[in-house]
Formats: sequence, C-alpha cells, structure tokens
Amino acid sequence: MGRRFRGGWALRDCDFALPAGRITALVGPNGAGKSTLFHLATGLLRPTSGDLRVFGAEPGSQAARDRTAFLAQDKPLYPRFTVDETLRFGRELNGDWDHASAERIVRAGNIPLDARVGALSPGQATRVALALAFGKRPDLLLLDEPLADLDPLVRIEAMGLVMAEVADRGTTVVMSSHVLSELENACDHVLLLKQGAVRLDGDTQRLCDTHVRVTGLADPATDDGLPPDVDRATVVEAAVTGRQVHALLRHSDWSPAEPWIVENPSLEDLLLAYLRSDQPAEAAGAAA
Ligand SMILES: Nc1ncnc2c1ncn2[C@@H]1O[C@H](COP(=O)(O)OP(=O)(O)OP(=O)(O)O)[C@@H](O)[C@H]1O
Repeated sequence: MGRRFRGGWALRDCDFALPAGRITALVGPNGAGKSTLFHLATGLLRPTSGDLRVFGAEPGSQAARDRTAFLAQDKPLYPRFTVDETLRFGRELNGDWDHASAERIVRAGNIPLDARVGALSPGQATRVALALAFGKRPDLLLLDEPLADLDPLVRIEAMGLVMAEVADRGTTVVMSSHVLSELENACDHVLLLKQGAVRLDGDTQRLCDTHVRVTGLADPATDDGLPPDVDRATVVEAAVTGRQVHALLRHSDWSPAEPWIVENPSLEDLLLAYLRSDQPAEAAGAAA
C-alpha cells in the first residue's frame, strides 16, 4: 500500500497487519508518514497504490466509520460549546453512543459539564476529546499524538485513561507518539515508519527479546569496531566511543564471552537504534 503526494511518496510499499485488541505504537521521525497513515485508515485519504482495510472494510465506508474513532493532532472541538453540549453533539452523531461512559471520563477529570470548551486547559480539552472518542464505543481508536501538548503528569493520566478504557473493552488502539519512554509500558505492538517505509513491525516484548545490546572493547581492525566474525546483516547500529563499541544486534547467534556486556534493550533503546539506523528495512530485519 502506498500514498503519493505532489512532492513524492509519503508512504511506499507498506505491508503490515496490526493486531486486534492491542495497543500499537506508531513511531517515526517528522514526515515519516504517520498522519498520512491515519488519514488513510479513516478514509480521509485514499491509497495511490494497493489497499488498506479496517476490520476487512474499506476505510471511510459506513461499516468502517461505525467502528473507528480518530483523535487528530489538533483535536478539533467547538470552543463555543459547553462540555455538556459537546457530549450531546457526540450522541447525536453516533447511533451506538455510550453517554454514561463519556460523562464518567469527563467527571473523573473534575471538568464541569457547563464549562466552555474554549476555556479548558489543554489537558482538560484532551480529556473531553477522549470522552468523545470513547463515547462512540469504537473498536478501533486512532490517536495521532494526542498527548503532545500536555505536561508530564497530565500525559500519564491521559495515558492511564486510554489503557483503562482499552482493557475494559478490548479496543484496538493505534497511537503515534514521539515520546518513546512513555510507550514502554503502554504498548504491546510497534510499527516504526521511516521515510514512508515500514522499518520495524512486531510485538514489543518479542522485539526486545530478539535483539541484544552489546558493549565491549572496539576492534581497531574493523570500521564499526565489532569483531570480524559478527554477521553484519544482524547489526542495526554500532557506534565507537573512545575505546568502546556499543551496538544493537538482532537475531544474533554471536555470543561474545566476557568482558562483553550483553543485555536485551529497552523498547526505547530499540526504537532509538532503528530511528538512527540508515539500514534498509530488509538488512535491519524489519519484520521480527
Ligand atoms: N496533504 C499533503 N500534501 C502534500 N504532501 C503531504 C500532505 N500530507 C503529508 N504530506 C507529506 O507526506 C510526508 C509524510 O507526512 P506526514 O504528515 O504523514 O508525516 P508524520 O510522520 O505524521 O510527521 P509528524 O511527526 O511531523 O507529524 C511528508 O513529506 C509531508 O510533507
């Protein structure tokens, strides 16, 4: 599947299937194609090549729209509406609307129902936008950097809200974020895009288990500092600092003896390595 704009391909040859009932982190540098993917998944854009399906339905079709809620980066809410009017608007637009849940989400944030949306803090507005999204009882919730403008405490609270609702209902969530440290405990699947291509796609635990971070004395005879017997196709990144080499390897059967330090990476470490790596997806073993 791909999407091209005048300036070139925003997404190209992207082939992936995201797991239902799980939280997928959509990660990638600016311009990687994350928002484009959300717009394709909601039917706001059509693919230029190939096909994208949402629970087997065409994005934008009634069947797909009924099951999908999308929270865009700019969280479009009507500033003149009160919170209550906003939720009632949600009820009018959606047949299968869960007003009690939407109100519960708002009340849990101590947001008065008669407050004007335009007067809410960014954190409160995010909560109202999430209430609107969850009130729809979506099977698929698409969140495009929903927490970007929030302070750390409110971010944690909003993330907790998403996770609780998802655990309750088994909603499939795809959430883009640049804050990698926050994804570790929240997401169980990751899709990493870079320059419009899928660089990494897999279960977070499995990805961390199938990669190793190795640190040891750099070999002066090789360019990357790793010993010559390391299969270079398994090297996601390697960096020499002083006399030490620090590398991330995937599926490596190279088992160095001490004094090499070998450990599984954290999700953040793994994602950063793939974001920094310029290796083509095949060489870096995108589909682990
Ligand atoms: N409507 C459009 N018209 C032309 N080019 C576009 C359009 N939308 C996106 N692009 C281009 O497609 C590429 C991917 O953009 P996209 O917004 O999907 O990236 P992103 O990963 O969401 O970035 P960010 O992290 O900055 O939000 C970029 O090169 C962007 O300039």
